[in-house]
Amino acid sequence: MATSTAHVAPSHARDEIIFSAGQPSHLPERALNLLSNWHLSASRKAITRHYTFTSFSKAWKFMSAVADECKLRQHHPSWSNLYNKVTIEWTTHKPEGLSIKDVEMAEFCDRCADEIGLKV
Ligand SMILES: C[C@H](O)[C@H](O)[C@H]1CNC2=NC(N)=NC(=O)C2=N1
Repeated sequence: MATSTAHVAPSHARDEIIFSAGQPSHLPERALNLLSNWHLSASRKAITRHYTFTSFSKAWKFMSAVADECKLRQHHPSWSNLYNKVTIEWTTHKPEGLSIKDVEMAEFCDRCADEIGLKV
């Protein structure tokens, strides 16, 4: 029928991630896997997660491990810490959007948090 294309989601569908230019083809699937723990920001260009540890010491250990990886990867989060809680946001500024580096860093954060141990 004439309106059949209306059923096809436009590339700016509300719930779609906006990726940085020139990303590998497997990135969307890998990024979607993160969305059980991470939230897509309102801009749809960033992912955010809150971690709650059992102490400030563990939160700081986590941030220190992530900071070392940031230095290696030359990729940096927007983040905040309050006592035992850490909030992290990953996005890429140039080219703007979510990139493989954001996804790799988010996966790294999840592995670190698992090793350190989150509050249950
Ligand atoms: C030159 C240097 O690699 C760039 O400025 C990096 C630094 N860290 C960065 N971090 C993040 N999250 N996004 C970027 O686009 C970015 N750019």
